[in-house]
Amino acid sequence: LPKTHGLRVTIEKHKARLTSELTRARLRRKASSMEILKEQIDRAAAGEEAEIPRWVRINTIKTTVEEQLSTTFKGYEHVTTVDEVLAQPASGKRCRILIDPHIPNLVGITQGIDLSKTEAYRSGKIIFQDKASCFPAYLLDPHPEDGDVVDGCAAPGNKTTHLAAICHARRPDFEREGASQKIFAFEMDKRRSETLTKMVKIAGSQGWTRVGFGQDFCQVDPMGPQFENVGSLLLDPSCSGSGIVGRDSMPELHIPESVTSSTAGPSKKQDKGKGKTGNYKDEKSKKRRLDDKEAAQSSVMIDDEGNETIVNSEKDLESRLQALAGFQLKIVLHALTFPAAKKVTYSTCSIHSQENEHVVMKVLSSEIAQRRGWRILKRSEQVRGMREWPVRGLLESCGGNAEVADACIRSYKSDGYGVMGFFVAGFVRDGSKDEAMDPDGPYMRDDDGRIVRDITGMPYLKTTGRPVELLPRDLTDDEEVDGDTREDESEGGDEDEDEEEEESDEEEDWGGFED
Ligand SMILES: C[S@@+](CC[C@H](N)C(=O)[O-])C[C@H]1O[C@@H](n2cnc3c(N)ncnc32)[C@H](O)[C@@H]1O
Repeated sequence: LPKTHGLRVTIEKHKARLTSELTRARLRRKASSMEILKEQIDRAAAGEEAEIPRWVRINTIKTTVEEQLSTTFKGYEHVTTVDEVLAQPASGKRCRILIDPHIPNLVGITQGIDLSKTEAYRSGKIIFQDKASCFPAYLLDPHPEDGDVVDGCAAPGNKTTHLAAICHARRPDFEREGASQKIFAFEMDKRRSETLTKMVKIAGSQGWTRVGFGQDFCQVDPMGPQFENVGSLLLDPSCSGSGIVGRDSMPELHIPESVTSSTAGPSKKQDKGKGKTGNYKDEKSKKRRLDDKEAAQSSVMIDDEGNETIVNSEKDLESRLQALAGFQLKIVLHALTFPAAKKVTYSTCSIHSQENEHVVMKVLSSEIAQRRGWRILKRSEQVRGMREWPVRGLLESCGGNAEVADACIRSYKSDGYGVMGFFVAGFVRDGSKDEAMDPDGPYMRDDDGRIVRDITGMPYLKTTGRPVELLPRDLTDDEEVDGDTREDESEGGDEDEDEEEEESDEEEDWGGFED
């Protein structure tokens, strides 16, 4: 600030007082130096985020762990525990990196390092994704022989691109023309579909990912010929977002109490007789308690998409959770109807049983699960990293069923494992019950056995109670899917050249997406 600036003049005027207050604050907090005081304040301001490393998934479509360790993370100190990553490196010390023991191709690094300007991030070689958010694709574990994969609720695309990387790593050396494994990624919201499309492209997986742009997964006809090979589905529907880190962390502000206010006090109650200096504090803490109570009674619930809902009471919260659970159940049940499906994962970033174990129990007891032989993917059958993950489902919330509770995978923001609050469970079936499938087929029929149709002739699906929707062109015509993006790129010139140009523009513009 220039010397004559009002703020500077005022600060200079009170410099001695401010300096002595700062020293007192440091001593009160038992910080032996200014450096340590600063660290304490930064940590408190970071809130629960300080308990979580910066998780980075290495996108093996474009790079390898080895390449990233010798470039982007060159010189980082290798550690083996989350606590070691979280410990603040003393000034001048190196940043730390942990190669995750559960999820392949995932690393955790010291918080506060800005990787968003690195070439690796801008070109999609590394993707910021919380460790827990990597559980579903890893648990689904799609192999080429499992057929095509569906991501029913895909934007912004962290799990879609993770699935794409797993499929890419496992693709056979010699593939029959047109027989390669595809990923169908549906996203109902058009704006978020744009983000998804961009992320698929930057991750380099557009060749085998079809984006169902703006498309409601529940309206997709599982009997459609393009889905006959869909063997596994990942469902990560909208949820309360109660496990998201940083949702309720608010930096604490300490405003020094002024001497005059604490002696005179603005409280009318004080004037009415109590009069002692200490009472203002009492009043303040009473008021704070009341404010807290009111805040608890009327809080804003921000879901995983950032939508706000006012929750005035426990009853409000319960009805909101029940509404979400109803929609989540519908999405999973729809996935179970895909004719060739053998594996499904269901996940939320919520910590509420209503959206988690309760949904799992309802899925297991549903008519479709019973009829088609769907069951829980037991812990002993899970991929190693998920089998070994120590935090499991709640027994009580699974009605005392220990096998299901142990099969469910959970995490909590403050459980010491350095991840967000999350839930995932898997469902599998062996297919032997397929013959017992509904002999009347998937469409609703009237009393005379005729298929019920809308005025355009589209049959009503039993699973959704609504007519089948026509698929947008990008899902019905392979050429068109790629064509959609290429069309823009090839406008007015040499296609290849333009494509390359567009690609690099895209990389430059890439701001990236966080989980
Ligand atoms: C939790 S987010 C998904 C996050 C995503 N799996 C990822 O890892 O990046 C849920 C998404 O599902 C979308 N969605 C909700 N209901 C849907 C439906 N019936 N069909 C398709 N998308 C849906 C929402 O718009 C939202 O973008």
